[in-house]
Amino acid sequence: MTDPLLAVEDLRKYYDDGGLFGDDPVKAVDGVSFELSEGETLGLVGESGCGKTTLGRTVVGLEDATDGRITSRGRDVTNVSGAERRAFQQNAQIVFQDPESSLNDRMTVGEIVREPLDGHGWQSPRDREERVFDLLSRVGLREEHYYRYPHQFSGGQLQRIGIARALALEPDFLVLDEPVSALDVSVQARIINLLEDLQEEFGLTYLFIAHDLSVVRHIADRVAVMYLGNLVELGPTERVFRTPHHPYTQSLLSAIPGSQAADAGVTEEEIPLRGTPPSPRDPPEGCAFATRCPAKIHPEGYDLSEQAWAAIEEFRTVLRERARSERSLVETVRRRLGVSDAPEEFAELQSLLFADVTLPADAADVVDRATELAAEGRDEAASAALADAFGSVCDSETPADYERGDGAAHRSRCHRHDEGYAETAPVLRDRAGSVERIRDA
Ligand SMILES: Nc1ncnc2c1ncn2[C@@H]1O[C@H](COP(=O)(O)OP(=O)(O)OP(=O)(O)O)[C@@H](O)[C@H]1O
Repeated sequence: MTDPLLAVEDLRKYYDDGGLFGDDPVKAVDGVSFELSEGETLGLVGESGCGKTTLGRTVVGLEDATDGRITSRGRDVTNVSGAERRAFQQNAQIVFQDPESSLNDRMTVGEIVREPLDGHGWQSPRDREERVFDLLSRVGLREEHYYRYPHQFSGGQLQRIGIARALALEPDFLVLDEPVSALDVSVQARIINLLEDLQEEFGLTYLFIAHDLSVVRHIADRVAVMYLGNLVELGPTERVFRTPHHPYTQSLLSAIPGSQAADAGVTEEEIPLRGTPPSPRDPPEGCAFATRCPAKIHPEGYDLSEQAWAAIEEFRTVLRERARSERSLVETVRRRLGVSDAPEEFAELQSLLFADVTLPADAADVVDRATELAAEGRDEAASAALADAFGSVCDSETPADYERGDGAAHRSRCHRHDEGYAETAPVLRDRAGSVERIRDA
């Protein structure tokens, strides 16, 4: 078997900016592995801030990796320098989301596209000029555009210029970082078609970053779903869209009207996620998705209703977020639950969350104790009491990468894929509605 065009193993990129909040680095990419075969398109999706851009920049060598390995056709290109770096960067280029700000407005279009050729001393000046004319025509621009300035172009044309520039040095691999998100919908389709034509013509390999799932479904052969610096699911595009396995993917897809994921028996209702992602400076221990997971595994030993579990999880998250952000209780609850009349005391929060919930005595004792501790300002002790009683494998262990379906092509990182637990889809169906009930409380 030939070596893949790109192989990424347990890649990490931490930003250590000696931040205001102590010494914890921002774990923008936190242990990502995947391979890219020649000529394929891998779509990369996930919420804003989950690390997509950082991953893209790191795999083309614009950022140094903190840990892990990147190989290109079997050659180690992690953090290389000098001639090796130049050779790799020539081969791996990036197209940015916002062509308006990524292109230098003081240079003519010809100069912009020629710049990488000049920088690499590509052939003779005359050859470079010819190459630029050729590139402009390949991306659907005309010769006279060579002498114009970026401000004279529309967004779609600017993106064509960005693509021409990225192709100048005849790379094999392009990271396309939300290349159409800043464009009008009508223009998006034309740029996507252009990218597909260029891929076919030059045998290019793409890492296509997008938050628009329908664009990814159209263009990608495989799709990787990213959450808080991790790839939680990766597989052939249609398989992931039709039979998503990870609860995060299931939730993302459930938000698309008419999504076919419902055909796979996931659920027809939208699966809402609680709150916002945790800070990448302080990701949860165990599974990165645990604090928002609608399919989180409950520990054994308590027989509680789904509504009770949802209330307990919400209580834990409020405590955790308040302790870490140093926000007031009122503000934390307001942000999470969107209630205008947020409680000022933990006892009130407890009443709000557990209003319609009956807890058995042993569970109620733990919740009461945690409320008392929190009221005394002992948030960590309160969190620990709740974790001791109600924590599960999701809070304490990082899930393995499980193969799904036939062969290794589709994988997902969730403890529920372990034989001992119920799979995600039926659990999500059973729990549908329990998050909303808390919000409406
Ligand atoms: N140079 C930097 N220094 C410190 N933190 C950074 C830096 N660049 C990115 N980050 C942080 O790393 C995390 C991941 O950011 P990144 O831009 O990679 O996410 P993203 O998924 O591409 O988001 P978006 O869709 O909004 O572009 C964020 O918390 C971001 O604030």
